[in-house]
Order: sequence, then structure tokens, then C-alpha cells
Amino acid sequence: MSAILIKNGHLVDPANQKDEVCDILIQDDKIAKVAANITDNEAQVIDAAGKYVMPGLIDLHVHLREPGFEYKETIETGTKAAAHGGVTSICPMPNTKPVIDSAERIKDLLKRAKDAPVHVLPIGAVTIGQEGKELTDIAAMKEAGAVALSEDGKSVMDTLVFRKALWKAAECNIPMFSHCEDKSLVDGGVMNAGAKAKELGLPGITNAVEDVIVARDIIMSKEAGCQLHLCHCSTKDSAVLIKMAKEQGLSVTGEVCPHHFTMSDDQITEDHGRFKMNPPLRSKEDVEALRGALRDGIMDAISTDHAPHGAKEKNQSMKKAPFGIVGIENSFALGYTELVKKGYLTLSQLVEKMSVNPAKILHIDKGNLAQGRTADVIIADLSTEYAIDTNDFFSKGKNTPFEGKKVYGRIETTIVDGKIVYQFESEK
Ligand SMILES: NC(=O)N[C@@H](CC(=O)O)C(=O)O
Ligand SMILES: [Zn+2]
Ligand SMILES: [Zn+2]
Repeated sequence: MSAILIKNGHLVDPANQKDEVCDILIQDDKIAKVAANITDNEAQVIDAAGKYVMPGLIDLHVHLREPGFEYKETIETGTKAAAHGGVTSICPMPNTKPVIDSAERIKDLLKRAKDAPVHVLPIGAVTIGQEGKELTDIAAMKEAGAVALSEDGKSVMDTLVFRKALWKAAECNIPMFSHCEDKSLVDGGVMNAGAKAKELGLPGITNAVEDVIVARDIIMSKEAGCQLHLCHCSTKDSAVLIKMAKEQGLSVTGEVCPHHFTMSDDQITEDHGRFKMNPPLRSKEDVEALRGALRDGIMDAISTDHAPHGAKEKNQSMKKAPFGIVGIENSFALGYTELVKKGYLTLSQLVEKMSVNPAKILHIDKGNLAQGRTADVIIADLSTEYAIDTNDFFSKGKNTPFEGKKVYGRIETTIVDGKIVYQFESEK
């Protein structure tokens, strides 16, 4: 039997209303005991005095790029990046080549991820090849291990096709993760429509591009009685619409990505691909509304939409670069620095958004450090400031607008199934 004893850390485990200094004993892959002054002569001891101990993070929205785009990321580099960021479970999106659109492809992905350091919980496509026409075999994908459905990268624009998918998803009891973007309204836009886009002479993406589909998808999921999760919400009206859905008692949840609550479009300093992602960095009012929506429980989860791309393709004008930035290695630090230190969330609420609620959305038994639960645990140093440095990234993608940003909330240790899969060393 292998055992780890975490001594004197400050445990933040909202699922069990714990927010106190105590010890945690891990035996094999389970939490064996949570109490003060545990002793165990066999266990490897980790001194966590002055540090914070939390359930491992669950990222509902990640792009691993394998198969098909291994120059951007592989399952190996993406899952190591996750471990570095304290993320112990990830949901990869199906927009690979080929698209993950059948039970066979789900099984193949799980086989490829067999030795990954973190749990990989795949998401299956809604339509074959993400072409928006023919439905995938949703029941078979679920049976093979898919935890959700998504057409991420785009919306299923044909509402009748989407309705049929929602019916089937409701029948199979699998959540629909919606990327909300009205394709025809994008009209060549590459960044948020506003003063900055005008200044840079770039075509804009209006808030309506997102809001129209958020409204449609809420209405359609209501009709179908299907669980709906709205990906990468970026506008103030997404929050208004989700609030309305919640008031009606609908099974609708929303996620916000760290870049959307950290940075507004006026902070874009030049026309460069590192500032380009979908949906785009929005106005100050949108950023403030998203922070408020996280605080008020309207937005349920923080996911990264970790979207690695090659340096060459990103180091060009927003007109040419692909959409997407990396994020899984600094999501906790941005959440802690921008939301907890600035008073929008308590640390316990941040853990809810990054672990407890994602587990609820997926209906999985995680995000909880009670005795007998899976030992997916992280330890963080919240008092040392550091700068985000892409040289430290395990991801192949270095495409981030946050290079050099000073943050707090460094992940020091990541434990998955009772094994240490990442340990911070000052000299890597
Ligand atoms: N978010 C992005 O800008 N890009 C994502 C696709 C997506 O999440 O819609 C990608 O796959 O690169
Ligand atoms: Zn998307
Ligand atoms: Zn995405």
C-alpha cells in the first residue's frame, strides 16, 4: 500500500464545508482520513504548513489536438500541462482530425490517454464530422465513455438538427455543451466590435453573435428537457439570459474562461494573434458583468478553453491567426488573483467554480475530499507572487496574452488517484 500524509495544510473543501488547518492521509488512490494530528510511520509526508490543500480542479473545456494536430498539442503534453495547473480531470473537445464523433473514436481517445497523468473525460461531437447535418450515435458514445456532447468550435446552426440532438441527449441523460456563435452574424469579425477594433482597423464581432445562440439554446433545451451547459460565456447578456433560465428552474449552467474575467478589449496593445480567441475579449462592462455573475452564482464554472496553436500561425495579424489561447497552466492563479484577491469570490467559492460545480455538471463523484473519496488533491502557495512564464509551460502552445503577468496562486503539488503527478521545484 502506498500512503501520503499531507501535514498542517489549510484545507478548503467546500463539498464538506471544510475551511481549516488539518492533516489528510491518502492511502492508495483514496482519502483515508481527514483530521488534526494524524500520524503514520509508513506514509510519505508532505509538509503543507502555510499552504492550501484543495480538491483537484476539473476543467470542462480543453483542446488536446490529438489526433490530427499534434504540432499544436498532444495528449501527453496537454495532460502534463493540466497537472502543472492543478487540473486533475479534463474534458477534451472533439474538434480534432478526425473529429471524435463515434464510440470507436471515444474508445481510441481513452486508449491513447490510458497512461496520462490526469483523468481524461472525453466529449463527443453532436454531428458526424461536425458538419452540422447528421447526428452522431449519442447513446453509443455515452456507453463508450463520453461525458458530454459538444460541437465546440461552432454552433449546430440548423435548429432542427440541434433539436433532434437535444431530444436524444435528454433521453440518454448526457449534457449538451454549447459553443454559442451565430455563424452568419460573425461576418468576418476577428475581435470584439468596439473602439479598439476601429482603432486597429479590424472587423468586429458583436455581442449579439453570442447572445442570439445563448437564447436559442436555452429555449431549445427547455423544449427538449435537456441539460444545457453554455461554454465560454463572454457577454453581459449571456449572464442575463442564464439568470432568467435559472429563475425558471431550467437545467442550465454557464462557464467563464479566465481571460474573459481578466482582460477587456481596451487592453489589447497591438494587432497580434495572441489576443485572438473565440469568443473575443469583450468590453470592460462585459468583464465586470461576468465577475458579478460568478459572484452571484449565475455563472457556475470556470473552465479554460485551453486552445494551443503553433507559434508561427499565432505570430501574425488577428486577420490571419487562428482563434484560441492556452490557459490550463495558469487558470487557478488567474482565478485567485483576479477574483479572490479582488473580493468577488472567497477561496472556497473559487474551488466550487473550478472543482465542485464541474463535477456536478458532469455527474461524477469528484471535487470532494471526504474520507473514502478519490484522492485527487492539489496544494497551492497563495502568498508568493510570481510572473507567468511560458518557458515553464508543459503545453506545446505558448499562445497567451498573459506572458509576464504577475499573479498569486502557484500550484505546488498535484496528486491524481493518490499519486504525485506534478511537484513544483524552483529550478525546473
Ligand atoms: N476558443 C477558440 O478560440 N478556439 C477553439 C475553438 C472553440 O473553443 O470554439 C479552438 O479549437 O482553437
Ligand atoms: Zn468554442
Ligand atoms: Zn473550445
